[in-house]
Formats: sequence, structure tokens, C-alpha cells
Amino acid sequence: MKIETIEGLYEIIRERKEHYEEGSYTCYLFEKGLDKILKKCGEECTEMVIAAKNQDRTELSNEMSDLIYHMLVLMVEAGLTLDDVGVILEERRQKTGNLKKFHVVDKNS
Ligand SMILES: N=c1c2ncn([C@@H]3O[C@H](COP(=O)(O)OP(=O)(O)OP(=O)(O)O)[C@@H](O)[C@H]3O)c2ncn1[C@@H]1O[C@H](COP(=O)(O)O)[C@@H](O)[C@H]1O
Repeated sequence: MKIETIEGLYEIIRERKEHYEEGSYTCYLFEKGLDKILKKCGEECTEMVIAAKNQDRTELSNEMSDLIYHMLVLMVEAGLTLDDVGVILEERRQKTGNLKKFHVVDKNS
């Protein structure tokens, strides 16, 4: 996935938040509000999990795309920029060997 694809989609979504566009699904989500956006994020996440469980690569790619789109809508609704998340990912990229920080390793498992 190219970063420009994400940036371009985020930009379109941000524009939809500022300017109403007839027939726009994104505008429909913003009009419905936060609860609707969160519901869609939950739905798409669940559909992604089911697609992965069913080992359906095409469906998994589709559901991941749906989830990414709805996450970007949530980011715009919440006032987050791509950089807000990017900075955290970049900080984490500098750190390797994170296993012990987050998990107590059970030698029996
Ligand atoms: N990437 C997406 C995208 N991914 C998923 N979806 C929509 O998300 C919905 C998910 O399908 P569902 O069956 O779960 O939902 P639904 O029954 O259609 O609608 P709900 O009433 O459940 O919300 C579909 O209507 C898809 O069209 C998207 N809608 C828009 N975009 C992009 O957003 C940009 C702006 O689109 P508009 O706002 O429509 O102009 C465009 O460049 C599009 O590429």
C-alpha cells in the first residue's frame, strides 16, 4: 500500500467534512455523527476478523480497505491528523526487541 493512497483518501475525507457533497457516503457518515462512525468501525473490524478466520484473501483485502476508510473518517471526526498517528508509529519503529516490555513470557506456552 502506498502512503500517497492513504494521504489522498484522508484529504478527500477532510474535504468532505468541510464541504457537503451530494451523494457522498462520507458526508452521510459525518451527518449521522460519531456513534454511526464508531458503529461502522466496529462492524468493519468484525467483518475483517471473519474474513481472516475464513482464510478468504479477497474478502480480507476488501474488509481491511473498508476498515482503513472508516478509521480515516474517525480520525477526521476526532480531529486527528495522519501525523498524530505517524509520529507514534515512527517512535515505535526506532525500538526493537519489545517483547519483554509488553508480555511476561510464559516458558510453558
Ligand atoms: N474508500 C471508500 C469507502 N470504503 C467503503 N466505503 C463505503 O462504506 C460502505 C460500507 O458498506 P456497508 O454495506 O457496511 O454499509 P452500507 O449499507 O452501504 O451503509 P450503512 O447505512 O450501513 O452505513 C459502503 O457504502 C461503501 O461504499 C467507502 N466510501 C467511500 N470511500 C472513498 O471515499 C471517497 C469519497 O467518497 P464519497 O464520500 O462517497 O464521495 C472516495 O474517494 C471513495 O473512494
